[in-house]
Amino acid sequence: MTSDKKQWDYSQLRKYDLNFEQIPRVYYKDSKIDELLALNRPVVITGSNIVKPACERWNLEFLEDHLGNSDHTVYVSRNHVFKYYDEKKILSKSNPKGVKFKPPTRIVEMKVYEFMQKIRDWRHGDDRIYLQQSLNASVGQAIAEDFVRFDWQYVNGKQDKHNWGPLTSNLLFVAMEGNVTPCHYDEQQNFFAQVYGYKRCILFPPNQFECLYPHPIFHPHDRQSMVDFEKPDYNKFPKFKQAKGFETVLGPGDVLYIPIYWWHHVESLLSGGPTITINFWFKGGPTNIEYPLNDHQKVSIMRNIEKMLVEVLQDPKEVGPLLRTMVLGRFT
Ligand SMILES: CC1(C)c2ccccc2-c2ccc(C[C@@H](CC(=O)O)C(=O)C(=O)O)cc21
Ligand SMILES: [Zn+2]
Repeated sequence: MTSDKKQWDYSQLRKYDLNFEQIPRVYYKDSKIDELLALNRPVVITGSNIVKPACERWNLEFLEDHLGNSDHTVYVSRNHVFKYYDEKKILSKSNPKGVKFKPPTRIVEMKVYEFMQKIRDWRHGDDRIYLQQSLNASVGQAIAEDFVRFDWQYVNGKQDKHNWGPLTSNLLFVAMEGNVTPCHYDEQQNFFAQVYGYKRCILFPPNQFECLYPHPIFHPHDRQSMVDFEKPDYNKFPKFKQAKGFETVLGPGDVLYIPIYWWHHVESLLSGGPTITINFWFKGGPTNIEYPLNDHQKVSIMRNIEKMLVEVLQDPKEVGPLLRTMVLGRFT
């Protein structure tokens, strides 16, 4: 029985100008889990064996010894924010002038011992790093053995019961304390399994789209919120004040279900040490259109309209004016 004494305190959470409801924590055998998964509602699944073999022995030293000797993708940032960007969109045809985009992070391929050394030697003001590695054939034997002993029966059971699509990847993430992955949504179902250290996750439902102001689709930061949570520009993003979110702090063994299209902001706790997470991304299931449309289907429809308009107008700067002409004063 793990001590229910909290292993962290509020001073380790970054402060934002928003209040959040708690995401429910439910024991993995409880049927409430399936009720929430069926509704595409987030839930923290507790007490499961989903990644238990990893929780029992993975830490930075173990990964250094067993992650294998291939190069690993490491993101480097001048600050604590790791904002994802799609480099294919930097100079894509739908962005002909290649509007000058300054990538906020850069990618460095490095060996695991280099990564670990940089974490050990890190001093305030140094660049921060974030390792992302697919759990595939390149990992060492010990990690492969642990991986096959994950509770796949439980995971596959949920995938089948809730008609999720195929598992597309299991990614391993090693972050430094204080690293932040800013608010974005993915187009996949996600079992976000915390293995080591503590991560705070803030989630918003897809219907908060107008409070979170996503970048235009052709922008490299497609699917990411334009709002800087630490310094929101309320003139540009007035509705951000009304955003209604949910939060939780995950510890080793906790698995957070992040429903497809749900916004999420993730931070490794301040002075909480490095964190290790494994995610399980599944394609969304068959979206049989049933009415009334659910919120993520509306996001998907808006994305398709935006893509079509960029395609047909060619110049992305034409999209805004055409949409304003079409709706302002007409659709009240
Ligand atoms: C920040 C980083 C390393 C990154 C840099 C550049 C391109 C992509 C990504 C990327 C994608 C996913 C994650 C894991 C997680 C967030 C978290 O745990 O920090 C998350 O969002 C999810 O599981 O959906 C983290 C990253
Ligand atoms: Zn994500």
